[in-house]
Amino acid sequence: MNNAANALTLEQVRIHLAGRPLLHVDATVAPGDVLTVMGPSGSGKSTLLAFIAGFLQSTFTAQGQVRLGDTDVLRLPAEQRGVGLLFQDPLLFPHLSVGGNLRFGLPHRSPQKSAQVAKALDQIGLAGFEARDPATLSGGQQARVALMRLLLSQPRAVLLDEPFSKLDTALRQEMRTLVFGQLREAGLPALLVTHDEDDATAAGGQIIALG
Ligand SMILES: Nc1ncnc2c1ncn2[C@@H]1O[C@H](COP(=O)(O)OP(=O)(O)OP(=O)(O)O)[C@@H](O)[C@H]1O
Repeated sequence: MNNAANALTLEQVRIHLAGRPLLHVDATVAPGDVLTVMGPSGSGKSTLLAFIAGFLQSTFTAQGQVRLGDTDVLRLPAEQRGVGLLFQDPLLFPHLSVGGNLRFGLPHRSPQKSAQVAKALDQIGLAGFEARDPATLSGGQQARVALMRLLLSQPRAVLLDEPFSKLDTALRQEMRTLVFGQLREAGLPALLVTHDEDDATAAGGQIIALG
């Protein structure tokens, strides 16, 4: 586990939509653990992630605390929160190569970018893919590049919004193992939004239900 690892704490988080209560969450996610958030469509799962990451729309009002270790996350602008996001679409930049997408994740001053990119590609079984156009990769390969781009950006916590829902069954199992293994290894606390109970089982952590 990485020494800088910290727990993610959601303390009495309450979100209202147009004056009506939408959700209430009180939970702590230890470094390397995944908290799975389930619940019917419209119960506020994506809204909770938006609140933590810093892009909640003004139609919502929120109360409560979000902390990463001792840091009060809500006081920080979104770009300083150190919260990484992974969605069901890989959202790779189409104008950049695979290597360019991975370099985008690296902090500006990071030394030996090429070596880090090569190592990251090797870790996801895509050694030699650096110059490839992301559009020529399969869905599963793109998902792996998106994961590594996220991890190279050295987030302090990770939010996953149905990250496996577009993958077929075999690939889904492979990605679960890769994603949860990498998060555990990096000692990052994570929230996983999913409708799939097998995702929750593979995540292996606490489960909360909204709605
Ligand atoms: N920008 C917005 N303005 C007003 N209402 C919104 C906005 N975005 C979402 N909502 C509403 O907020 C509620 C929560 O939406 P949210 O997307 O968080 O649910 P969800 O649990 O993630 O749903 P799903 O499983 O379908 O993705 C819903 O009633 C939705 O219609």
